[in-house]
Amino acid sequence: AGKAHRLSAEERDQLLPNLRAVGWNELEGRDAIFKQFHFKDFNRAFGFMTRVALQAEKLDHHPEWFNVYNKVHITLSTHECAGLSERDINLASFIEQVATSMS
Ligand SMILES: C[C@H](O)[C@H](O)[C@H]1CNC2=NC(N)=NC(=O)C2=N1
Repeated sequence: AGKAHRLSAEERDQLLPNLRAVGWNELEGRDAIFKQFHFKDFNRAFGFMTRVALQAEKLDHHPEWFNVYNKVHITLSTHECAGLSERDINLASFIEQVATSMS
């Protein structure tokens, strides 16, 4: 994997609408995206987190997240470039696939 770069305005215009459409939003005051997930119970939430964690380790790109019972709040950003990169878009897409398959 090459060095991560912050997405340009053009790349954002191209990549973010799809994620916005499924509930990801840009944070204010920080170049990152955020989404809240709700599952039926803790088992579903933690199963989801387990699958995301294994993929995150494989990609060497990790979420910032917060879990209480059936809720999982996720923030994605790239430390290496101090902002949003393609890695965040890729991880968000994977997270969507897992979430869809769990609900
Ligand atoms: C050393 C290691 O490869 C880096 O710290 C990786 C690990 N996971 C990461 N996760 C995220 N979200 N951003 C990074 O820049 C990042 N860098």
